[in-house]
Amino acid sequence: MKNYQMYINGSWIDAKSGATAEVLNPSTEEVIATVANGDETDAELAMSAALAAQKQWRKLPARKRAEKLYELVAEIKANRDFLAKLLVQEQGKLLKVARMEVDVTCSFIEYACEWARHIEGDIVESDNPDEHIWIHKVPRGVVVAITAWNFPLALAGRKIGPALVAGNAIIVKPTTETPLATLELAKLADKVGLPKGLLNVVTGPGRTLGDALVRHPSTSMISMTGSTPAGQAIVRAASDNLAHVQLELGGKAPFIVLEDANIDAAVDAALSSKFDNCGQVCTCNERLYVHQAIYTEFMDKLLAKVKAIKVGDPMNEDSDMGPKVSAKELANMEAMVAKAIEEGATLVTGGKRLSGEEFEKGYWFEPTVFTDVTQDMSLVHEEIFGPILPVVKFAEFDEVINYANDSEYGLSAMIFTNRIKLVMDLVNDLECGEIYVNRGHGEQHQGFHNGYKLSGSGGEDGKYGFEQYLEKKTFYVDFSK
Ligand SMILES: NC(=O)C1=CN([C@@H]2O[C@H](COP(=O)(O)OP(=O)(O)OC[C@H]3O[C@@H](n4cnc5c(N)ncnc54)[C@H](OP(=O)(O)O)[C@@H]3O)[C@@H](O)[C@H]2O)C=CC1
Ligand SMILES: O=C(O)[C@@H](O)[C@@H]1OC[C@H](O)[C@H]1O
Repeated sequence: MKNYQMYINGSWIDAKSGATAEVLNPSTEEVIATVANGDETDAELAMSAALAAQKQWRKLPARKRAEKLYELVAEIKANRDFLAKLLVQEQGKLLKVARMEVDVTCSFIEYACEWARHIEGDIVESDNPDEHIWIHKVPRGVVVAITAWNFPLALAGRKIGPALVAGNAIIVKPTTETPLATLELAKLADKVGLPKGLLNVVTGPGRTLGDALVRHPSTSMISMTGSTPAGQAIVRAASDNLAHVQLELGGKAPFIVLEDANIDAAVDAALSSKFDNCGQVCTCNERLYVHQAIYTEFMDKLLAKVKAIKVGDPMNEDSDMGPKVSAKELANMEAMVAKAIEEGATLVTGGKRLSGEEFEKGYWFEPTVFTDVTQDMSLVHEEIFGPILPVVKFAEFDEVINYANDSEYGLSAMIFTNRIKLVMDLVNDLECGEIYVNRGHGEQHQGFHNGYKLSGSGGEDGKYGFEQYLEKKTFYVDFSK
């Protein structure tokens, strides 16, 4: 079993307290590693290192910064299989999905590097003669990145890339559930000679170590991916120093199938957008709305495919779905099923832990579908973040858009229809930041991953995500004398 230390100022060190935490394999419940369980003392060490490193790093031309990150990408690619297998062990995702995650980590960083020659300010005409107004784009300073467990490596790359290309330093705090691949990323950064202190990876509980980083007076920006309650706690904590906060939080994406939809395409998209990564994707199909006119055909086809999902060892290429990430998450699924039944929904498939010799250990849950679900039920409003799908039948377009907007969340939505006028009406009518039309979920780096309402604040990716790692500085230059 491996014992990981924290990576601070280019060195591997234990938590000052000496405390450690165990990392479990969700497929077997075996302890696969221990990590340092850091606290505010370690946060201070990381912050001192990051502040010092950033002063030098910001002086480098952005292109030079990007060249260093391209070297890191090359190392990640050279270790693709090792990193993918580690992700399977710590998070339980399918090996093929883990390989995709490593690839996406690289493309997140490569996309950020493309901005190195596009950091652009403004020269603005002054009202005064012989005067220029210059608006410069400058790095913020030290970025604290806090990540979730569902795509731990990709979420780290999504923040490390833009933060460093823009000239900041960064302290990454992965979740206690899945810190290993992120720690291995630090090893690769060290190997390519990223300046000491520029990237620091600290491990420990969010409510203590994470909170200390968020509250630190030298923290210029916090970029966090995780649950809404944690995001709200971070905003409160960051308010003392008014650090810039970028939040990617919970989702409750409606998947809407209108009567003119391509049914087979909609079935495949509804299936993959629900059960990808065991339903643990922020943009997952969290509630399925099917028009009454096509309901029977659609549901017959969908249920046949759900029942054919092969749950099994995520290392096996023929498995379709792995386990939930933790015992706590597994218990959440059981509680949601019990509540749905109590509220009157009809369980048509799944609904419980898997049984059998290969499932004696691990956090395995059946792909589950409920029908006869009504808009008032808990499954339609609470984030599931797992392999449970509530299905609501509807009759009118206006009705289903009201249902879709009837949510505290507003991250993403999916809709299948060829009525382009209805689609264009969604620009105004649908309260969410990311809409997929006639396809399943899956954002791209040049888009903008942007949560409305309790799904986040600030958004991430693309031009608007990169810009958040830069501050503006305005000069009024009077050259009349
Ligand atoms: N919008 C998006 O792009 C995504 C959203 N999510 C959301 O994340 C959730 C699942 O991930 P999960 O990891 O359980 O989310 P959590 O909110 O539990 O944790 C996310 C991160 O925040 C840290 N954290 C928790 N509380 C605080 C705090 N008060 N101060 C500082 N840091 C804190 C956690 O640390 P630790 O747990 O180590 O203590 C962890 O590193 C789901 O709700 C999902 O919707 C997930 C992925 C993407
Ligand atoms: O955060 C999520 O769950 C998604 O944004 C996910 O994270 C990395 C992948 O590229 C996205 O699908």
